[in-house]
This record gives sequence, C-alpha cells and structure tokens, in this order.
Amino acid sequence: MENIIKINGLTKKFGNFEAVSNVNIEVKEKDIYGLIGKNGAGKTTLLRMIMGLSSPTSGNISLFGGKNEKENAINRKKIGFYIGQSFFPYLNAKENIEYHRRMKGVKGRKETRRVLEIVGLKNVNKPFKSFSMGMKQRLGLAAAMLGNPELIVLDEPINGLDPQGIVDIRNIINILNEEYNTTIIVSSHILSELDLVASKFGIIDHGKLLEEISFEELHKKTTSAIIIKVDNVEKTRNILNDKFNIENINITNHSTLIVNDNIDHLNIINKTMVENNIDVFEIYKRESSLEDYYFDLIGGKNND
Ligand SMILES: Nc1ncnc2c1ncn2[C@@H]1O[C@H](COP(=O)(O)OP(=O)(O)OP(=O)(O)O)[C@@H](O)[C@H]1O
Repeated sequence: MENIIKINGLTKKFGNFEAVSNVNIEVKEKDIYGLIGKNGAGKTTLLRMIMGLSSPTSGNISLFGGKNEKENAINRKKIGFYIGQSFFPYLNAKENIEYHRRMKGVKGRKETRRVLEIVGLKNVNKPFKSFSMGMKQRLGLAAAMLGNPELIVLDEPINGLDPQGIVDIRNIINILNEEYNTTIIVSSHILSELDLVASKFGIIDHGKLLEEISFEELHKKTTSAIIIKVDNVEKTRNILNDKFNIENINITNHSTLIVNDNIDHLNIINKTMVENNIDVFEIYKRESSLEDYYFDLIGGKNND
C-alpha cells in the first residue's frame, strides 16, 4: 500500500524547547490515523509541519512520495485540512464555504452543495456566529473536504462536543474514508473517542511518539480482569491456584481479589466456591479501558 505520509526524525524547537522531538510516522493509503496526546503534547505543531504552515527544525517529511520540500509543496494540493480555521461570523454555512471554495481555487458551486450535504448543513441559513459547537466543527470538515482531497488532516474535530456531536463527526469521517477512499489523520486528546473510527494510532507525549500501533494490536493489549468479592480471600486464592491453575491473583482488600487471567467460565468458579462454603458476593469481568492503557503508557494522568 502506498505511503501517504512518511516522517523521519522530525523535530521542532521553539527556542530551546522541543515541541516535537524526533518523531517517525507512517500513514498509509486509506488509514484513519488517530494522533493521540494530551493538551500541549505537540499534535498541532506536528500537523502544522505536515501542512507546510511551520517548518521543521530537523528531520524529513515525505508527502505522497515527495522527495523534497518542492515536491511536497506540489503534493499538498491533494490535502484538505481543518486546523482551527476561522469563518465569517455573519455569513451562513453556504456563504462561508463558497468563500473557502474560491480561495482554494476549487471549481463549481455544485462542490459547495456536495460538501454541505455530507456534513448535514445544506439547509442551514443562520449565520455562523449562532452555530452550535458541533455545527462549527462540521463546517470545518466541509471546508477540509472541498475538492475531494486524497488526504484530510483534522486537528481535534471532536473537542468540546456533546455525545451526538461526536457521533456526527465520526460518521462523517467514516463516510469520507469508505465512500470517497480518503486517508485521514485526526488528532484528539481522548483515545476512546477515536477508538470507534481510527485504524491506526500514534500516541504522542511531551513531543515524543511513544507508540504507533494498529487498532487490532491495541485491542490485543488491553486486557481484561476478573473481580471476585468473597468472605474469605485466602481460601478463594488457594482454590483458584489448586483447582484452576490460576496464578496471577492480587488480593486488594479483605474481600476482593483481582485475577489477571482470561477466564471464561465464571459460573463454574462461582459454583466451586459455593461448594467449598465460600460466600461469593460478586464475580464479574472488567474490561480495562483504552484510557487505562494510554495513561499507563504516558506514566499516569498527571505526568507533567
Ligand atoms: N509558536 C510557538 N512558540 C513557542 N511555543 C510553542 C509555539 N507553538 C506551540 N508551542 C508549544 O509547543 C508545545 C506543543 O504545542 P501544540 O499546540 O503542538 O500541542 P497540542 O498537542 O496540539 O495541544 P493542544 O491540544 O493544546 O493544541 C506546547 O508546550 C506549546 O506551548
């Protein structure tokens, strides 16, 4: 599959501060690449360098196989982006997109109707300033998809949206990817919000890319645990050891055991405990969330 973006050793310094530090990234054709990192991690700086809005201190970017900055500049015509562009507050959706269409040199008023239809803003006549947050983000996406680019770059398009707004953006991203074969890079500070849409993730913290991982690999890594609440934790542990050959058990308090093992037959365990005169208050499987995985990776929630 063709490399749409290949980045090697990319670094951006502001004075002595490294906002992006020796980053390597590969985005392939038809990927939906989720760039995850908390506020200030370096996401916007990285996306701005891809778009040519900021120049790297060192390292290489290749867009659509471009061998140098001149070739990248030409190839950027195949990219649409939404990195917080502003719209005119007193113009409606159509007028704002018409303005962007002309600025971009994209032909045909039909194109304005097409993109507004995809984002569900075709019949909205009120001015931009009275749009909801979700509508504003959708208008941003409409501007990014003008001219049907091969790659669309979206910076935090779901930031601050309510659940319905998040679903709307996800649906639009899926339509672009599946129906128009668009490759997408989308940044967010919440991993689980991109989990339903991204095919690959790049996790960035303090300017460094900590991990680049496919959806499948990520989901293999997020493990599940069994929580067992009983009246005798020691006896329960011994039974789990002896009868079920389960070793990986943590006793967290006088009534709770956490078993890090993939056990499917919770009912059999429950029955065995009861047969051994143990009162089982609760037994259930807890899926560890993607967010747990992410915070483990970056070293905790408050790792500043
Ligand atoms: N022009 C600049 N001059 C100095 N420092 C900058 C500049 N632009 C960004 N930074 C710093 O670089 C770091 C990364 O910023 P960046 O905006 O890329 O983060 P981000 O991951 O996009 O976060 P956010 O979601 O808050 O935008 C931050 O510490 C920021 O203060």
